[in-house]
Amino acid sequence: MAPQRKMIVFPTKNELSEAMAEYTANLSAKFIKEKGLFTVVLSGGDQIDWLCKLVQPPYIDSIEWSKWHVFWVDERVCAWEDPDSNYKLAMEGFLSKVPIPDKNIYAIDKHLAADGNAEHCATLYEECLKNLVKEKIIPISKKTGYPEFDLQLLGMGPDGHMASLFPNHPQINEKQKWVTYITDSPKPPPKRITFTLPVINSTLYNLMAICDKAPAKSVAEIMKHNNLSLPSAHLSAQVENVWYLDQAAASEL
Ligand SMILES: O=C1O[C@H](COP(=O)(O)O)[C@@H](O)[C@H](O)[C@H]1O
Repeated sequence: MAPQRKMIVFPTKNELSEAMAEYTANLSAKFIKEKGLFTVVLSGGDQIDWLCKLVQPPYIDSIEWSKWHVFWVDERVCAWEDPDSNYKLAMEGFLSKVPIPDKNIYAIDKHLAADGNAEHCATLYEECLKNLVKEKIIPISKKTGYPEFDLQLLGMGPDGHMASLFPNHPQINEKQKWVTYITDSPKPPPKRITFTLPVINSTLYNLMAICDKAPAKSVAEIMKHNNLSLPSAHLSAQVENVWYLDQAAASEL
């Protein structure tokens, strides 16, 4: 049985941000102690701003950054230098400020992304995950049969999308592939790659963080009516599925 969705509402974005850092740091310590490494999946969007507390004391000095392995749940198919790139966003706002070895940062293929070939980028990212399974960096979940990441940090758009799984798009039903692609995303840019739902839900700890008024209606649709036409309503996890909201995001509950 998947764990129940947990929800915590924070008075301010700053408090949410502090809690996100504490949650991440605690899991980092737990997994590094248990198995010597920590696999973390990032999103794009506003989330990187909320991770700012991790690059400040006490976390900047206490986290064993060299043991981190970093992935993206979705990525826009564009050059790394493009302002739309989730990699660029994370590099500038977070990853460049902490000593994670470059080899442990698993970005979309630079050249294929710049060429705009979404299908090929998705295939290559899935191959990268499969190689890391062989290298025993990522285990395959005994329960789900899909790769099992330790922590995934997710965000939700006002339309209820998570990763690059959008309402009324067939990608949400993909069960064979680990990574798929989209070329007509309703939110620009149109070409993206994304983990598929079974991979997202095979993660041990999923933390969905949502701030501001714009997504409040979708938050209410999910929390009050479990409206499954919204991709984020399908989020689950193997151990914990926790939703952090600020007051504005929770205002329609
Ligand atoms: O396009 C995207 O949007 C979602 C949500 O972003 P937000 O700024 O509304 O929080 C994000 O999680 C995803 O990674 C990104 O590619």
